[in-house]
Amino acid sequence: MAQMNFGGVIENVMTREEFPLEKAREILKDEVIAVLGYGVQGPGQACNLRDNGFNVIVGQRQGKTYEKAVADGWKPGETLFSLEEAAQKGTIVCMLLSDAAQISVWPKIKQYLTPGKALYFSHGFAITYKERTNIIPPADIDVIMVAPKGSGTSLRTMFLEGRGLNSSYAVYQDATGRAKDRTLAIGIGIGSGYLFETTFKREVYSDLTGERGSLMGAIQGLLLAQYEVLRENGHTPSEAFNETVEELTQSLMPLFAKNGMDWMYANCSTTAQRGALDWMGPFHDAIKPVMQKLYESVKSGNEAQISIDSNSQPDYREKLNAELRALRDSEMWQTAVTVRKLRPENN
Ligand SMILES: NC(=O)C1=CN([C@@H]2O[C@H](COP(=O)(O)OP(=O)(O)OC[C@H]3O[C@@H](n4cnc5c(N)ncnc54)[C@H](O)[C@@H]3O)[C@@H](O)[C@H]2O)C=CC1
Ligand SMILES: CC(=O)[C@](C)(O)C(=O)O
Ligand SMILES: [Mg+2]
Ligand SMILES: [Mg+2]
Repeated sequence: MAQMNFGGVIENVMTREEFPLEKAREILKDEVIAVLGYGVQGPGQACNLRDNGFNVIVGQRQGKTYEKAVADGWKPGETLFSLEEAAQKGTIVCMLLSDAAQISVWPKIKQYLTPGKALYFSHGFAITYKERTNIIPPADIDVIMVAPKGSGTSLRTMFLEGRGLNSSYAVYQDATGRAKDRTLAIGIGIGSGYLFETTFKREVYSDLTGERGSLMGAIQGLLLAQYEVLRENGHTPSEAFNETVEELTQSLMPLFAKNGMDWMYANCSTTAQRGALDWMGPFHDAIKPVMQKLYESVKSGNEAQISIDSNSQPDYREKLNAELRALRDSEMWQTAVTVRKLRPENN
């Protein structure tokens, strides 16, 4: 385990150099990894594991995603089964169903979690909020987690590009004495670039905060607020969009992804630097109370309960899709369609 200095704080990190794929294969050579669910994380993790030479099977209910699994080369009766059959065959059972679906299938799945098996999650949700999910694993199995820090879609595309998305990992219950080895081996197997240590609770608190905050919720709120102010002051959609979103994603975000915020600033005009350094404080101060409120809502279990209640409805997918459609149909994101067409690389 490498000790790495993150801005002055020392943390444990497992890298591919320290934990090569061959070691992961050796540790899991007698295991059958059963990936339950073939939504977003399911395909990414299952296909990466298969390409990396592990014994993987998929469990998926009938329907559109089952057909997707078939199209990806999973063979019914050989490597593709019902959820129950896969849970029975697997020695490492991966809960890659939506967090709400995990609750509904748990009563059918838990009987297959016989002594010595491992129950694997990619989110701390089910265990941390166990009073709400009723997912209480038996004491004689390992309960482990590897949580890729990004979409399952990126996990797969970055793997195919020879890169690796980073993941966090945790052991909640070690019944076999092998839990940590199993965790790290599967973490390397799914194509993690490196693995950093966490707990189930810290993972879910940070994950729910991140996706509601800067990664997804706050970013749309921030961008829309600026777009609206520009539009209300007579700027055209193309100008408002370019100055709010396009320049950010195409020019400036890659710069601070590569070398940090100061380097992005340093590559902008001194006029921009002066203004950004003056305005970052007021934005921070305006947003911080909202972030604090969000974290409290995560910590209290309120965010988990909202997600459980809404995503357990039979028509949850249609309802989510309707809200996504409204976002897509908004002026800002319709402007984006035209702007994307105009990118020379798209012509
Ligand atoms: N989407 C992502 O990229 C990420 C997801 N995660 C975590 O990974 C896990 C899986 O998430 P996603 O891939 O987003 O899940 P998802 O929402 O794409 O659903 C996965 C599968 O659940 C099945 N499913 C839904 N309701 C069901 C039901 N009632 N009975 C049986 N099957 C049902 C669907 O057929 C689908 O194949 C979750 O714990 C999530 O928090 C972690 C990191 C990123
Ligand atoms: C992609 C990811 O890690 C998220 C945003 O937390 C999620 O999809 O739940
Ligand atoms: Mg996440
Ligand atoms: Mg998440």
